[in-house]
Amino acid sequence: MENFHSVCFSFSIFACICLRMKADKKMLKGWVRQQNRANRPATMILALIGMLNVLVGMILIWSLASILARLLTGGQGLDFRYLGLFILASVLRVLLGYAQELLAVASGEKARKRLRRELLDRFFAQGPSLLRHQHSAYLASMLTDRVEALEGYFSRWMPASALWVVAQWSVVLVVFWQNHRAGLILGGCCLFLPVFQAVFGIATAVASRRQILALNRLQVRFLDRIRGIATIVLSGNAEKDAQALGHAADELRQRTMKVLRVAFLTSASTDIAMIVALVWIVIDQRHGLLHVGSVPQTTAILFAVLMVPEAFAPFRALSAAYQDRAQITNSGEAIQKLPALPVSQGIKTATHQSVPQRSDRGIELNVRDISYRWVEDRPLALADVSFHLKAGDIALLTGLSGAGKSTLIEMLLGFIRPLQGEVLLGGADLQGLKPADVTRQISWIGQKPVIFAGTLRDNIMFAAPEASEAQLRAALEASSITDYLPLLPDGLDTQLGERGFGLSGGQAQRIAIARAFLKDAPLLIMDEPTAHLDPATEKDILVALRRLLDGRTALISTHSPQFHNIGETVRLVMEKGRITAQETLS
Ligand SMILES: Nc1ncnc2c1ncn2[C@@H]1O[C@H](COP(=O)(O)OP(=O)(O)OP(=O)(O)O)[C@@H](O)[C@H]1O
Repeated sequence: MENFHSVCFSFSIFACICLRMKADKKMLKGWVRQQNRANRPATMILALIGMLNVLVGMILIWSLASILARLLTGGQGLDFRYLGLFILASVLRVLLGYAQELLAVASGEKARKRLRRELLDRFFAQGPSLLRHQHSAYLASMLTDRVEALEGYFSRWMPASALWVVAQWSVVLVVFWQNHRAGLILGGCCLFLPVFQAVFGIATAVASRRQILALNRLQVRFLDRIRGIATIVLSGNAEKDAQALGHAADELRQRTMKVLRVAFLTSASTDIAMIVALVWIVIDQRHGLLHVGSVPQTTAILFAVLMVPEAFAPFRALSAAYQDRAQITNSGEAIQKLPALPVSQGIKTATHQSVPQRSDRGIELNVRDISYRWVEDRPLALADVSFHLKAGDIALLTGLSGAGKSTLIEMLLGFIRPLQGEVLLGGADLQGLKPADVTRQISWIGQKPVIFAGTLRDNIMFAAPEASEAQLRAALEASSITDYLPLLPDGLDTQLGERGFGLSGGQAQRIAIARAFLKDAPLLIMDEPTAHLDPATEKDILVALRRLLDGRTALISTHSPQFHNIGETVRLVMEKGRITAQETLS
C-alpha cells in the first residue's frame, strides 16, 4: 500500500512537471509569434525583394544559356539582344542584393530596438526587487548580447524562412517546364533538404543553447570576480580563481566550436545534395550536351544545369541562418525566467486621475490596509499595513531585518502593487496615477547612491536636467557638497567613475541629497541612508538631511539611533509585515 502511494505521488509530481513544461513551451511559442508579428511587414518586403531576385536570376541564367547555346551549336554568332538582357539582369541582381542587405540591416536594428525597449520597460516596472532574483551581469547581458544575437533572426532567418519554399519550388517548376527529366531530378534532390534540416537543425539548436548558457556563466563569473577583487586577492585565491575563469572560458570556446561544426555539417549536406543533382542532370542529359542539337534544345539543357545552384540557394540561406533561429528561443526562455510579480487582486489600471495635491509643507500620505506577498505559498511580506502622514509629517520606520520595511518602500515608490488595500498620495490613489506623476512627487535616497560614469555636475543634474545654475548652486550649498568641492581636481566637471570612484561614502551620499534638493518632490522616502557611514560622517549627513526635510513629508527607514530627534512627528515599528506600534508625537 505504501509503495502504491509513493508511486502515485511520483506520478503526480511527474505529471505536474510535464504540464508546467507544456505551459512554458506554449508561452514561449506565443512570445515568438508576437515577435514575428511585430516584424512581419519588414519580413514580407524582404521576402518580396528576395523573390524578385530569384526571378531576375532566372532571366539572367536563361539569357546566358541562350548565348552559350548559340555559340555551341555553331553557325550563329553572338546575339546582342541576349547579351544586353544578360548585362541588364546582372546589374539588376546586384542592385536588388544591395537593397536586400540594407533593408535586412534596418529591419534587424528596428526589431532589436523594440525588444530592448520592451525589456527595459519590464526591468523598470519590476524595480530594485529584480536584482534579488537575477544577477546584474545576467540582466545586462540580456539587454546587450542576447538582444544583439537576435539581429540574424530578424534580418536573415525570418525573410529566408518566408521565402525558401516558394523560391526553391518556383525554380524547380521553371526547370521542369523547360526540361521535364532535369526538373524531376532537381525536385527529387530538393525533397531531401527538409530531412537534413530536421537532423542538423535540432543539433544546432542544442549546441547554440549550450553556448549561450556557457557565455552567461562566464559573464556572471567575470562580474563577480571583478567586484570581489579585493576579497579574492587577500584570501590568496587569485591563482585558483584565474584558473577557474580559464576553465569557464575554455568551456565557452569548445561550445562555440561545436556550434560552428554543426553549422558546417548543415551547409556541407546542402552542398552534397546540390552536387548530386548537378552530376545526375549532366549524366542524364549527356547525349544532348555531347551531340549538340537545336538551339532551343541546348538552351533548355544548359538552363537546367546552370539553374541547379539557384534551386539550392534559398535553402542555403535558410540553413546559414538556422543558428539565428535558435537565438530567439534562447532569448525567449531567458525573458520567461524573469520573475513575474504576483497579480494584484482587483488591480486598477491607471485612470490618469488628477495630480495629487501638495502644499508648502509637503504632501499627505495615507496607507490603508495594504497586503503583499512576494511569492505564492509564502507568508505575507506586508499584512494589513495602515498609517497616515499629514503634509509635513516626518515618520521614522524601524523594525528588525526582514520585517518588511523595504517591501513597504518599494510599494510606496510604485514598483509593486498591493494585493489589497490602497495607497493615497495627496488624496489620489497611487495605482490610478500615471507613473510619471508618481515619480514627480517622490524623492528616494537609498543606502548607497548610484553614481553614473560622468561628471559631478551630470550626476547631480540627472535629477532635474532643466534646473538653472542658481538652483544647482543652492542644492550644492544645502547638501554641503560645497565643503569638498574645492578638493576635487576639476570642481563640478570632475569625472566620477562607476559607484562614485574617488568619493567617500559620505561624499557620494551628499550627491543623492543634492539630487533630492534639485528635484524638490514633496515626499521624501529614505531607506537607511546612513547605513554605511561612520558616526562622525553620519552626523554631518544628518545636518544636510534636516535641511532637506524642511517643507516635505518624509518616511525614513532606519536602524540608527542618531535619527531619533531629527524632528520626527510619527514613529512606526514593523514586525513580520505588520505595524506593531504607531506613535504620534506632538
Ligand atoms: N524580491 C523578493 N522576493 C522574494 N521575497 C522577498 C523579496 N524581497 C523581500 N522578500 C521577503 O519579504 C520579507 C520582507 O523583506 P524586506 O526586505 O522588506 O525586509 P526589511 O525589513 O527591509 O529587511 P532589511 O532591514 O534587512 O532590509 C522577507 O521575508 C524577505 O525574504
